[in-house]
Amino acid sequence: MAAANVKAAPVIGFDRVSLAYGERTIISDLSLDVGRGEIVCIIGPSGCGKTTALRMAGGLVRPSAGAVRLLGEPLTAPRRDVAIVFQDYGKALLPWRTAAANVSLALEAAGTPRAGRDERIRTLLAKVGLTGHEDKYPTEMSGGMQQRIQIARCLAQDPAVLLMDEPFGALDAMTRQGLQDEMLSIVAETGATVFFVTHDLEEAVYLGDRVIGLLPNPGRVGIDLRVDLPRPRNQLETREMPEFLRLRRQLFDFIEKAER
Ligand SMILES: Nc1ncnc2c1ncn2[C@@H]1O[C@H](COP(=O)(O)OP(=O)(O)OP(=O)(O)O)[C@@H](O)[C@H]1O
Repeated sequence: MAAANVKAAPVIGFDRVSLAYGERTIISDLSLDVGRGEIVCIIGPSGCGKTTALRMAGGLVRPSAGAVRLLGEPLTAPRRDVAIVFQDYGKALLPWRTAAANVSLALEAAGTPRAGRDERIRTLLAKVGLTGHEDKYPTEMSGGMQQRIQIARCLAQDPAVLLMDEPFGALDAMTRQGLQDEMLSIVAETGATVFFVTHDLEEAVYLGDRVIGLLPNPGRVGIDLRVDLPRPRNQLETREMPEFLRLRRQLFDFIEKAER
């Protein structure tokens, strides 16, 4: 189904994209399409350009050559229907604002009338499992809870696209798995298209409809794997499936060669 969607309407399209900083080419001739509702995970060795590609999909960095398109239109600046979740939730949240007030930021920016905000904030915080924590400050909450606030704030934008840059990288294994599952159920509910950068190859297979591996110097597509694992996924059962193990092995082999 995902492959058919890609042909019908790419939500994110990289068309022969290159990016240079000064003399140095960071990304070269990168072409890839992400279809509506797809979860595409991006892996690759450190410095291969994963975050740069994500920033280009967010309209934060312009390519030196080629085009990045969103729903067919060239991306020239950040858009409200594209939300970015960063790894560093500590920096992303305002410490002097409560959880509710941090989520409110996105509603204020969108011009949501004050009257409807409280109800909407409550709904968004409930969606990420933070009911009862509305009035807490980020420093009073665990890393996992702070990351949930950031996700709720992104959802307040009603994004068609979620760009996630190692969002669970700083969390412990149990918290990470919990948030992976919450993210999957939110995405299933909203139908958002997801571009997810991670270092964790198992996370990529667990979450993705596709996993794209970038090669370094300069960054370009080295592998594009379809993940045909049933949904909803399950932390124990999915990770024990022969297909999961086969894909994981293929990605480990890819990274080993890419790093040589
Ligand atoms: N603003 C910039 N100016 C110059 N070089 C940059 C800039 N941003 C990124 N780079 C370089 O581009 C390359 C790709 O960086 P990027 O952060 O996209 O890689 P990455 O694959 O996300 O790395 P990691 O896995 O370590 O997070 C790196 O060599 C980085 O030093």
